[in-house]
Amino acid sequence: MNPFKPSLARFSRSTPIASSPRTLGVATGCIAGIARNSKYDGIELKQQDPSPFIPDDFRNRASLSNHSPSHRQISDSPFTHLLYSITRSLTQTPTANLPQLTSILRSYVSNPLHWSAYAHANPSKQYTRNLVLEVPGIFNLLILVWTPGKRSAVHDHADSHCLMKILQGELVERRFAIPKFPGTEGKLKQTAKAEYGTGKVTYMSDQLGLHSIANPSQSNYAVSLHLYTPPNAAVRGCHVYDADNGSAEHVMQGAYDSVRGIVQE
Ligand SMILES: N[C@@H](CS(=O)O)C(=O)O
Ligand SMILES: [Fe+2]
Repeated sequence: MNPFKPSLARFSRSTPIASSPRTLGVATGCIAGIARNSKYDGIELKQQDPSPFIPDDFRNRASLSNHSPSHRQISDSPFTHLLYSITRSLTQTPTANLPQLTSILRSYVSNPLHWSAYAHANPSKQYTRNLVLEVPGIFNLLILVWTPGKRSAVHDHADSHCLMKILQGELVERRFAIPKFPGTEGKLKQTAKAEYGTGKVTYMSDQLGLHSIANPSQSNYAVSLHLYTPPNAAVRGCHVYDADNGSAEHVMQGAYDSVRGIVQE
């Protein structure tokens, strides 16, 4: 039902362990273990080299491209360039440059051929959370695949910036005010409702309240790209709210459904 798990549940940033029967193609890279010492949203980070954040396997895949059209398609795709641009932007400035990130996300023209390797669907879930790329302490980038007619629980974003781009289909966002005293003020107060079509880039943070995202289609999956910076919720969880009585519960996010295109068992 809900991809967020109660906080007592084991939190797993799982490593790839299984083959991927339901995702197609080859995933591009992940970045791990990066250290910097500049200040980033309150986190001490080690000094950065302008370019160490491009994962080796991007380069390796580029070298494989002479031999495999599918590898070439992935390593040269505009989606890979998008990953580079996001990584550069977020690792070369001490705080997130939101206008630049918005513009980077806007300029990518979605094509399922670029990202279907990450878009693992699971009709028994409301939506799946598929890790595309992460730089620990800096950001994580996820592809979410929304089951027809399903939605996320109302939640906060653990004091992170969240940028979302619709890659396929449509999504509806409902925003709510954060209750001062959760559970004592009755129903959550809805503050906004918006529909987003393919290509739309939106921004969310705790300053703007809570939200829930829904796939309004009864027949088609929707797919969205989510950039979280810093990746606080992955580390310390977030809060989900009961829309009817306004109560809040701290939850840890469950394991990713896939990591770099590899389905997690
Ligand atoms: N922030 C949610 C998805 S959404 O409803 O914005 C998550 O990461 O699961
Ligand atoms: Fe969200």
